[in-house]
Amino acid sequence: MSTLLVSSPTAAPKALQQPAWPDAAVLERVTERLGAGLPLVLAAECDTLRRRMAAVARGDAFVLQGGDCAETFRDLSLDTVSRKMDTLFATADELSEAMFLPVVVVARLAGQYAKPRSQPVETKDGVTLPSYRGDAVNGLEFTAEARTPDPHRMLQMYAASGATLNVVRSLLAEDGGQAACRELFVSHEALLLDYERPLARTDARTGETYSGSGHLLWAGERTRNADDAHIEFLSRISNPVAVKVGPRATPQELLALVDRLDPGREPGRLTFIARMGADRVRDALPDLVETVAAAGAPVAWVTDPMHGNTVSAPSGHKTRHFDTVLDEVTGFFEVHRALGTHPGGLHLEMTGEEVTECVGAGVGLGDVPRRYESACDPRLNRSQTRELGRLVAELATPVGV
Ligand SMILES: O=C[C@H](O)[C@H](O)COP(=O)(O)O
Ligand SMILES: C=C(OP(=O)(O)O)C(=O)O
Ligand SMILES: [Mn+2]
Repeated sequence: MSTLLVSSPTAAPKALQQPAWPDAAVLERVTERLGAGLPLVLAAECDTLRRRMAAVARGDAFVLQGGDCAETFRDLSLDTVSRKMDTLFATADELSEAMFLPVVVVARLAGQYAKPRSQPVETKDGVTLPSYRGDAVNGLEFTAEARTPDPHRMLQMYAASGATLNVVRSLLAEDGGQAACRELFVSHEALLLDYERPLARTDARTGETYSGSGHLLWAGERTRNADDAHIEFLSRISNPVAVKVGPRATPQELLALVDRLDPGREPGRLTFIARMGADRVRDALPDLVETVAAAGAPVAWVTDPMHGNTVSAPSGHKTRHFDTVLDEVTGFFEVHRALGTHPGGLHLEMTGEEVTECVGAGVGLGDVPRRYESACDPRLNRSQTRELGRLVAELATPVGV
């Protein structure tokens, strides 16, 4: 008889950042319905993205990944989706022209409805309630009713994601009728395991398991432990996957992730999204990139210059400064240039709307409360995204051109 239950190979791995659903029977009915639903994306599309990401990993392409921090049911409309797509495509075109490389466009869209939080509860005027964890879990409004996790919201997320993809596919087909055929893939953080697990399906062509919830899924900085449930879930699907990497990550942790997620060392399977902070990227990133390269792991490296650079505005809103965001991207390019590795992409929290959530490039600190619509982190608006695209294009233009 073993008393070492903690290290038992059958023990369920730890799942961090999961909601405390109040009713197990309701949860079960919802997950059954999700399991019986159609997949939102096809395995063959995920394979196509894996090939595109393989080109990124080899240095033959660049990826632009972007969208809301948290999609919301309230803000979902034909206009918001189409303006987000327009902004991403216009930015991608500019980057592509400057870099002489194809740019793969991967939106944070059609599934970005669950959020990890620093604190499990929020207190206002002496009242403490569960933190908002994304529209897939609870409501943003600060009332006990809204903040109580409700599994039915996962069905709403599934419906909203399916409807979003329907519009995306129609817009692409319409655009393709007049211009060059566009490709757009969708991605989100695979955080909410009660949503992700039922939507993972066996592909009849290959017998492999794929997530049917999005083309590319990533594990966040808070849930990336190689032995925990989120990485275990990603290890079981054949989609291209990514992991966010913050400044406290160690080379050993990244090697463990490579072993777990890309044991076959296949370019296109695994992407690391570095979100170091502008003040850390130049000292924290080189060791990680070098160690991974020395181990022969063909990962793609992408910069997320948003999540390490969040500060408080005088109004109390979370904000980010455009110049700091640009500084982190610049540092990311410097590090890769010095090591002779490929700066493979840019991951942004952005929107096609002219919100005033991030400061700089036309938005003053005092403007922040004027049009702050994000349910979680501050996004670059359309103009700021285009401006950043122009500046990164300059930065990325090959020397001598
Ligand atoms: O992307 C989201 C945020 O960075 C994450 O949810 C943490 O935010 P918080 O510190 O406000 O909880
Ligand atoms: C929570 C997020 O990022 P990270 O895991 O890098 O903090 C996010 O991308 O919204
Ligand atoms: Mn965010």
